[in-house]
Amino acid sequence: MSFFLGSNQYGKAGIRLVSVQRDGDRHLVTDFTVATALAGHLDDTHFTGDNSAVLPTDTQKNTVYAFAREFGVGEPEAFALRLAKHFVTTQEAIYHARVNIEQHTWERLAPHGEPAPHSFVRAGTETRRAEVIVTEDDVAVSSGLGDLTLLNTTNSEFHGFPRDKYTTLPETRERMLATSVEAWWDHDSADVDWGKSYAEARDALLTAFASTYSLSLQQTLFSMGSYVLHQCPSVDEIRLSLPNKHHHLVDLTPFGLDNPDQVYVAPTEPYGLIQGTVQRHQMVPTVGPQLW
Ligand SMILES: O=c1[nH]c(=O)c2[nH]c(=O)[nH]c2[nH]1
Repeated sequence: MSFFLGSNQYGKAGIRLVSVQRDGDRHLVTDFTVATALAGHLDDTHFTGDNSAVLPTDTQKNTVYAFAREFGVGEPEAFALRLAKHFVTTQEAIYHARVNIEQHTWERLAPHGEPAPHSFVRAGTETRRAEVIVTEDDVAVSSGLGDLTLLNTTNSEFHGFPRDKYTTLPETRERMLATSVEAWWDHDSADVDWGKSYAEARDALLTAFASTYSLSLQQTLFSMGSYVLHQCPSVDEIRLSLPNKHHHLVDLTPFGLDNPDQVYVAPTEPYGLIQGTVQRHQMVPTVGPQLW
């Protein structure tokens, strides 16, 4: 019996790259977790162990560190583009390179109100993300973020849903709405001011979340995605994954107390998971990272 090799890729994941730009006394920190994944004419290594086309994952990792020194890191999209192009153009067997970067944010400390030249605090769990796919004749760039945790303490309702014999959820005209945003958006060009575009997209997500009077998290999702497309002309499609981080009012009547939307329990599980795509044009095929 013989079997067939399906799609495959290989690379190094979890490449931790911390780069310090020393501008005199004032330092800048860039903190990336990089993953590379190459695909191409790689049948032989799978069938016979002939590694003549297999650029070692160790070399891929070394290239990340060497490029950080030779060219600087800069914006994650630009660094990923440089790496992915390098692998496709220098390795004859490789015709598809994917580089994924997750950026961890360090904020400058400001003791006594004065920005510290070389002291930083890790800014929570939110991360900026970028993924680039380079083939012999195409380039695709996606940007994203994860663990952006948001909360509206009002302006959220949920009612009008179907009820069956298993439904216990009361209709509500007043609830908290909290989520932790994971999003990927695809650009229609690789010639973009990445820092500006990222700041605009993130700001659009925050603005839409804060200013949407929500009748469902689904409605909030569409509003957030639409506002990113409205504000960011280079973005063609955005995919959002929004866990509904429930906040339930605690019943304080056993203690003779009322609870006028003041005291909540916030269970972490189970949680609703609302996911959706917002597109500038219907049915644009996506090549970028998927959330589900
Ligand atoms: O915004 C919501 N969407 C739902 O689909 C849903 N389902 C649920 O139980 N609560 C909520 N809230």
